Amino acid sequence: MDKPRPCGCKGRRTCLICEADFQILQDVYVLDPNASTYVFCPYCNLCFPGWDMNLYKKHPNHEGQPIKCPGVYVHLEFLSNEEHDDLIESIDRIPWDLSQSGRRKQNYGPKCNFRKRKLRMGNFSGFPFCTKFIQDKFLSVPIMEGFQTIEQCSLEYDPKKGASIDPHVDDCWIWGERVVTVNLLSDSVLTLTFNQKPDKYNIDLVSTYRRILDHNGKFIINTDNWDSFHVDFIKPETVYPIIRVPMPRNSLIVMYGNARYNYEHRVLREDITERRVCLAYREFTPPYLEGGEFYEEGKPVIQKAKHFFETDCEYPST
Ligand SMILES: O=C(O)CCC(=O)C(=O)O
Ligand SMILES: [Fe+2]
Repeated sequence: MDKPRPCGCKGRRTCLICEADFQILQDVYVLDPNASTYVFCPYCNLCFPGWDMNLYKKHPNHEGQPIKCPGVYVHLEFLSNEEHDDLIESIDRIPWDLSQSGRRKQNYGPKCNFRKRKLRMGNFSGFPFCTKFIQDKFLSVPIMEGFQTIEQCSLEYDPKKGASIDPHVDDCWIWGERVVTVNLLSDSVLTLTFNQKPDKYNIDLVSTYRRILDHNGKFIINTDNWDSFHVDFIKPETVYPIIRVPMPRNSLIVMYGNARYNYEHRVLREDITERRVCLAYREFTPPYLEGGEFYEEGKPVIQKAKHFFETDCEYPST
């Protein structure tokens, strides 16, 4: 195993600190220069040609021919400014752990070995009470129906460290169809590029699951009408468009279906211009939920995940 550098980065992941201290270059995942780029508009759920996330603010006066990108949901102003400010203050009273690529994190969830597909409780004991109201607010968002948070992770992106996150698909063995973030402090962008590696991320398991949402984000967990939508429509000669998903402060983003499984997502260094914090939420895949093959393993985690604990750090950690 690679040893982390003092900044927290390991292997090919870097930040501005280790790039300067160890004279290494950022290993940039180059975006295909032949791919056209589109910006998702949360008002019309269509993507219009362009790069700048603020293009969505032109709504309804968009320019150019739009395309669809099923599987993206952006709920603007999910939090009020007051909720936002209280939340940030409480989160910053909890110590942050170093992470990679210039990020820091506060992680709450079971220990998962994605390679061995092994789940352990570890020291998971629920979530900080100051974040409970967010999970309560999920209940009023139709696309979040039945969502039981199993992992919650606060992520901090600091522009002084050149923070970013490399292209990836969130693991598909344990993390369910909806990948959710709540965005704080500053606007940013999620950049989606077509996933050319269908053998990674445990994506092979996806076609064995019941779908949770249909292509329009409608909750359908109680039927087993899974229509396969991935892998077989990857054509090597095709240049798939790059989709830029705006993540304004206070918004809730849900990725599912096509965007969740057919695309990798990343946050580019250039898209972090001010301190940004997001809260990432994950649910279990169907086999770990009630009625699933591994429910006996999932059940104690689901029970722990219903608990919220008081955090009593007196001093802000930043
Ligand atoms: O910062 C974000 O919005 C994305 C985070 C992410 O992709 C992840 O934690 O898996
Ligand atoms: Fe992710």
